Amino acid sequence: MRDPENIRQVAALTPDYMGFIFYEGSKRYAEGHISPELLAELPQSIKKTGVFVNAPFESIKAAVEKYKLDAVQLHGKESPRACAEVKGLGVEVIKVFSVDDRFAFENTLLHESCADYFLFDTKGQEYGGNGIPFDWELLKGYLSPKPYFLSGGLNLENVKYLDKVRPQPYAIDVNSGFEQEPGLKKVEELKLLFEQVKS
Ligand SMILES: O=C(O)c1ccccc1N[C@@H]1O[C@H](COP(=O)(O)O)[C@@H](O)[C@H]1O
Repeated sequence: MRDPENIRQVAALTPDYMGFIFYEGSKRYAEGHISPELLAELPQSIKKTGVFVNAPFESIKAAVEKYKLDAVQLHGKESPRACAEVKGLGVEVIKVFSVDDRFAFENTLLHESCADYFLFDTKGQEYGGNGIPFDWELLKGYLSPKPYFLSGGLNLENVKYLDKVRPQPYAIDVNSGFEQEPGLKKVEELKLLFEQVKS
């Protein structure tokens, strides 16, 4: 997210997490649009999450300190060592894996100790925000007890089938499927989503 008024509207729905993209290659790049003051006025219960792609540790550290981020989503090919370094900042770490038919869930094993959560997104042309779901049947191959976030092209239509997913995700991460333009969420659709998920 990056539009101040849109951020306030979505924050009023009290999501558990809210994401801010710190990857310059993204259409949703938040730096220069958000401010520490804006994030500080949001409810404390919302975990402010910075999304990074293969970023140097120093720039992640600087963003965590500047914006008082609660969580960091590592959305690139970050090594277990880089992931552990970020964990040392005292934030929640969400390590992302891009899934396609050839993905081996054993690939997550080396990140077990540095990540609080894994996030499974669809492998696509871009690092993230591709707007395409992967075949959720593949998740049956995920055998770790570590809770995971499900992502990739989630929208009001396909979230109806989430209850069939095994193992069940700990959380879902919605992005382009609820946007009117990159970085601007459809608040009314998010309201419907929250009602659906809670029921
Ligand atoms: O959204 C982006 O532009 C982006 C860029 C680089 C890394 C991650 C990005 N977003 C993340 O992508 C997934 C899936 O998004 P979508 O639902 O398919 O649009 C999600 O985790 C976003 O946080």
